[in-house]
Amino acid sequence: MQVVQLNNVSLRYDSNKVLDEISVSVQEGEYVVILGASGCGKTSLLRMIAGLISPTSGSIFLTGRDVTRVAPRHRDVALVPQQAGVYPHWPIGRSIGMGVRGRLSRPEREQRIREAAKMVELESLLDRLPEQLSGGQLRRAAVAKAIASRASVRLLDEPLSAIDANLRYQIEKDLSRLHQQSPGVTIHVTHDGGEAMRLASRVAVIENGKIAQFDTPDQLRTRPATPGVASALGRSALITVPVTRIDGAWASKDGRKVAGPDAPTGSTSVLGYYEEDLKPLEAGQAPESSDHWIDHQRNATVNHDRIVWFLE
Ligand SMILES: Nc1ncnc2c1ncn2[C@@H]1O[C@H](COP(=O)(O)OP(=O)(O)OP(=O)(O)O)[C@@H](O)[C@H]1O
Repeated sequence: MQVVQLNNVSLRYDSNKVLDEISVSVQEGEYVVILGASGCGKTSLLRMIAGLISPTSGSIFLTGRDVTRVAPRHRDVALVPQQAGVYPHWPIGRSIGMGVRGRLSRPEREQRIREAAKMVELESLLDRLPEQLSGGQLRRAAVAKAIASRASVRLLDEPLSAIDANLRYQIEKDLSRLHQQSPGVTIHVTHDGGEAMRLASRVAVIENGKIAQFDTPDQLRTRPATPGVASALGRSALITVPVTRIDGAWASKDGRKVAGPDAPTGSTSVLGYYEEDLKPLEAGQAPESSDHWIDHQRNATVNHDRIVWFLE
């Protein structure tokens, strides 16, 4: 079942076009990560799904219902915002309770809060004020609020930023587990490629206002659609070389030839490789070879099987 569907959604802030005709469909059970550089429109996309802002054009469907003009409280969504997500002057148990929807008796409501808090291991801290919690615990409380809502669309805006590495891995595991235990979908925004690849069933990479690729982590790793996608995955720096197809090989501007995928003569393409795959050029090593490409600028070589081809 399609839980979230965006049809040709565009967003402008005055004359600034941030998102351009985005179409995405998220199926029941999927953990989708939206990956992109700072300022590319990730938060705006989540806020449109939550109903906090309206698209300039296009439509949004949640579980088959057109909600483009429906108020946030009438959508089956829970948003964990980038900042806070809990109220500064309330014990966190009360904030988590604000996520609970529907008419429940007081004991039922408290039970829902306790269950959500237990899932993120905050059960014993429900009476504490936010200022009495660590950054990681605060994030967990905000996630508990989304869990307590039982919304079928959970929207997490950079839930792991500003958390130290050890705790990040722990919370990543928690997020995966919580997702598996809850029906619906999770949509998680980040600019950290590693985080995206570890958590997602599919990753949507935003580039220049469009979805450059929406694919499984495995497909992204082995067949990134553009150099921008390959860079966003966050391995070491991606080095690119424009090439043209001539006489059954690819030639760089300085006339060096390299074997690669077949294409008609005259086609242009880009080959790319990660800095981490470079090996120092050894003295006396053959200048050109069918199994490696030489990067003269860096005095290093890269094996052909490490080269990623971006065919146009
Ligand atoms: N209310 C607003 N009015 C005008 N411009 C805005 C508004 N909100 C966001 N923008 C602009 O829209 C663009 C996208 O912002 P958004 O917060 O969606 O990006 P992001 O990908 O989530 O960024 P980050 O990773 O830095 O949080 C940015 O250029 C931002 O400056």
